[in-house]
Amino acid sequence: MRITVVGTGYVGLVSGVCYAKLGHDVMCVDKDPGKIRILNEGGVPIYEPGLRELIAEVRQAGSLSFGTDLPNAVRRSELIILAVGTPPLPNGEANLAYIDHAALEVAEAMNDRKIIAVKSTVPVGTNERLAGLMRSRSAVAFDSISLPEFLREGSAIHDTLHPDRIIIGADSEEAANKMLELHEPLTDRIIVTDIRSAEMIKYASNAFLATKISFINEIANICEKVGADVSQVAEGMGCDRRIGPSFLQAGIGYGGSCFPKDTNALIQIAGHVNYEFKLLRSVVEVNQDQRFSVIRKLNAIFGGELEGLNVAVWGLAFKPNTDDVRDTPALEIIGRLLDAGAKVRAYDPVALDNFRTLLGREGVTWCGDAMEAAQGTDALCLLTDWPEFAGVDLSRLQAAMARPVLIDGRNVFQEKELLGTGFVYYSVGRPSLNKGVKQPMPALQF
Ligand SMILES: NC(=O)c1ccc[n+]([C@@H]2O[C@H](COP(=O)([O-])OP(=O)(O)OC[C@H]3O[C@@H](n4cnc5c(N)ncnc54)[C@H](O)[C@@H]3O)[C@@H](O)[C@H]2O)c1
Ligand SMILES: O=c1ccn([C@@H]2O[C@H](COP(=O)(O)OP(=O)(O)O[C@H]3O[C@H](CO)[C@@H](O)[C@H](O)[C@H]3O)[C@@H](O)[C@H]2O)c(=O)[nH]1
Repeated sequence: MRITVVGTGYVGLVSGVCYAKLGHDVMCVDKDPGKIRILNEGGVPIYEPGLRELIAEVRQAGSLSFGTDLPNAVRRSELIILAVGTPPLPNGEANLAYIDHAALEVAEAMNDRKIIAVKSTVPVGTNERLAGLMRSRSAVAFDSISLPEFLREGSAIHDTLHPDRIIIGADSEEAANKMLELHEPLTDRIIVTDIRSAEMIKYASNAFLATKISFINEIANICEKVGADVSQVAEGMGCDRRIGPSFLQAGIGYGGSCFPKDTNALIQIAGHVNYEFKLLRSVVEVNQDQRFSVIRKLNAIFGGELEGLNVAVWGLAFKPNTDDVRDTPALEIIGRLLDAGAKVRAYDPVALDNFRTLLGREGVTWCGDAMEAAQGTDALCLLTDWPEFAGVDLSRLQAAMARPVLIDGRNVFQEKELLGTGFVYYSVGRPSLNKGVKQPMPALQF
């Protein structure tokens, strides 16, 4: 099939490359010439494990190209996939300006019947509205498909080539059948729905996963007070097949380009039909508060006085295996530390440059490795569960720090590793591991 993918962000790039891998003739277009130049020079504008190699492999076969010429790409394709961003507006609603613009550009370029599939996450009713918009610009017939995307950053290729399910929202049987044929090599779990239900499946899935995370984080907070261990609780809960083990990892809450934006957008979608989504509002509120559990623990240890404290931060990306820093908890946590007068030494294996640009303020020493960041610090906050942190030599770390205070925001370390060390160690929802000071540490001398 000849396919054009509009937008070369995570979704557009990964899905375009994967369709090419399946033997289709794919053109990925982006309005950003800088991204296209990087791709045409053999680079990749995002960090995603395995993506560079897969692009090189499918480009050798000649079935994948990159460009900025959207009209030409549209004219040669039977299927146009819209995968542009739908970032949040200040009020939490999805900003649909990019997808509206892209749809109009596609409409103006259409020369014969096309299938227009929307992979971007869009509020219920958007596909219908876009179709109306396109019809106002073009007399050429087309079929609308809602094709929500469920890949996760960091495992995007695996998720795309081995999806749990494919959802096809369609109002034309012929177009639905073509989409079924396209995705059959990937899975036999393909569900065809009406367009509005497909749009809702995407938001409901993300909102439910976010709910699981906020739920386990609240359980963790209670565990800290009643002396239970949230890791054991999550394991015990997860064995029940009705609950399932995934997304029960307590920590400093969810971040990223999807959960924060999509939970807020769904609250707005509900609000527009006079429905107050109380549960989801609480999920968002719990998540916001959970980020600051790190600061609360530092305050408890240092008697509420963070001014002048040297704090190491390990991990800036919102999750491991990505350089994406959109809505990463590290942003607000480091912001709070700087506001309180602390000095920060930060390290992340791949997200450091993106984070430095995002933060845009002074007061942080950017470090080239984890031990360099820890050097001479009074406390270390682990914010992203990169695998390299779990393998660190704890005695070397203790020797590098001025005071061995470790706040493990992702429960990376195990009890047995900490036993017998001098660390004051606080994790999330595991009070038996929160050993060390009962009283605040003595005030710092400068
Ligand atoms: N990032 C994820 O993990 C993920 C997963 C599932 C779904 N989604 C959804 O998919 C959509 C895309 O997300 P993303 O993270 O890939 O986006 P992104 O912001 O990383 O990339 C979007 C790209 O679209 C390009 N673009 C915008 N308007 C264009 C136009 N008119 N013509 C050509 N290119 C244009 C931009 O230049 C940019 O490169 C969003 O709706 C998001 O919610 C994202
Ligand atoms: O048990 C868990 C699982 C995740 N997280 C956090 O949740 C956030 C999101 O993680 P994850 O879902 O793995 O990453 P994303 O790439 O944001 O993927 C989500 O968002 C995408 C965009 O909509 C969807 O396509 C995916 O299905 C959905 O998992 C991260 O900050 C994680 O640290 C936890 O705190 N505890």
